[in-house]
Amino acid sequence: MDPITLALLLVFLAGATYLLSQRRKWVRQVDLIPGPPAIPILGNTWDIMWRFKFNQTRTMEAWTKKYGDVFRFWVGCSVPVVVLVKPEDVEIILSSNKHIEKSYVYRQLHPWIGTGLLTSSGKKWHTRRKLITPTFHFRILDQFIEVFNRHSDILVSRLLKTSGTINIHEFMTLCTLDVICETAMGTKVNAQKEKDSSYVTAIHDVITSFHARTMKPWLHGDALFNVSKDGRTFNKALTVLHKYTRDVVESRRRERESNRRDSLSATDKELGMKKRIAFLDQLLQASDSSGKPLLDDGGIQEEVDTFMFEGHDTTAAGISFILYNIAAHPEVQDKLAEEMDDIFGDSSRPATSQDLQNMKYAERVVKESLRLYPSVPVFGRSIHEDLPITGGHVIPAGCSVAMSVLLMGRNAKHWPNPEKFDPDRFLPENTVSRHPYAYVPFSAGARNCIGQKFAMMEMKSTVSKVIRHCKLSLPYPGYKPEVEGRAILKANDGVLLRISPR
Ligand code: HEM
Repeated sequence: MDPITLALLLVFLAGATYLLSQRRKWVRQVDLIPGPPAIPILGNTWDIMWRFKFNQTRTMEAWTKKYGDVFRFWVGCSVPVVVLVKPEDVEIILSSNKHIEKSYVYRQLHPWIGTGLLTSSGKKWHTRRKLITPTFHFRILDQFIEVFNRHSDILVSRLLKTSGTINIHEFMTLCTLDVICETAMGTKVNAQKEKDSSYVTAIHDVITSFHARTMKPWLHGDALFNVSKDGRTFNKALTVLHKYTRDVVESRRRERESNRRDSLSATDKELGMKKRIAFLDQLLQASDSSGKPLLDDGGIQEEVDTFMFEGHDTTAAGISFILYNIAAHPEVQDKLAEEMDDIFGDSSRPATSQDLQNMKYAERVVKESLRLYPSVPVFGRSIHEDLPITGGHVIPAGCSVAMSVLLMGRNAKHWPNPEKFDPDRFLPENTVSRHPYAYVPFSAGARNCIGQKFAMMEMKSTVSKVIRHCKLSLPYPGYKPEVEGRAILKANDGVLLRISPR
């Protein structure tokens, strides 16, 4: 071997040995955090797939019972995930402006929502957050109450036509889809009336195949996913969704430009019509001091797609579990009906913004349901520098962190008798001594849910409409849906209910 080749080989071997020893050191540091023993190559993916039959919630419950409020597991052999269930640790992450980058799993959303508000980081996220925050001003939200009312009227009439046991989640998905299309894009897809339209089918297919992917670790990489059945369904449906939002954004921009030219269109003037402003209109409206648009059509489309994902599957799950909890607790249902009587009497008038504010008990019911059934059961961050947390643990740089709102909400240390559904946990006097990060279904800090107020209004409005017209009961005594914590909380066999007129 000539001396140059030998020297190169020695440099290579020295480099490889150094990297290997660094990696070993890092793995040892990660493994100082308690957690299930990992096997070569598959890590703990094996446990999730075979022992727990892909049920993330059951897996996390079993591991937190065994290893405590901080534990780690390995996805394959290279991705360590540290799960945090202690409010004090969750506070360290959420209250910091440093740890705002989302973890690797959010990359699976990129083909759909790109790097919009939910998935972006750094300067892009800061700029977008500043730009989009005014979009959720309460005056803007108030104009959506009419939309909530109109679509929940359709929901109630569909519910009253049912007999026997129904899966309420299917009804709620269509209702919240109608709401988000109208509020985010200003379009009507009539999902509740035409559930087989190409757009509604595409939303269903994208969400179903996205959830299927999150549960199958071997599909996390793009190469295998794109050739799999789930991947092909996802990509085909995505083409329909992207074309729809692209067309809406373009046509809305053209409409605005032509309206600007004509100042106010004759028909609007004649009718004296006050048009409702969708989120999309506000994004189109956003411009700098010289009148230059702050977002191009691609940027606007990312944000509209983000609202479409984050703004309807979450509320559909939220309302479904709220209605289940009401059905399971007749005393709660009676109290809610009383509150509605106090507010509306015999009138069938639609709810106003003031009515929603007066629904104090309904608000507690919504909050308590989100404690036990948070729509977003877990959210994640990437950690880029060693991070000390409580109990003397250090999360090494390079780990992903998963904050489990679901496990925190069911932790007896913070919620005595945690299985009990008790809306009065949220009476002001009962919340004062609770750790502020023990209840964060909408996350907290810089990256909290921008749609929180919208979601609370929609959930209260829809639940109150259902309670004013329907009586809810369980399919059989003691029924409890088995939850599965995917990106959005689901029940394995749906959320089953029976409906009768009130
Ligand atoms: C029950 C309903 C909802 C729940 C429980 C919920 C929960 C959450 C949570 C936990 C996050 C943080 C996720 C993370 O850190 O990865 C989040 C972020 C977000 N949510 Fe919601 N959400 C709901 C409804 C909505 C609605 C209706 C919209 C829009 C209309 C919305 C828009 C967003 C956006 C854009 C973000 C990203 C914010 C950012 O990173 O700056 N959400 N949501």
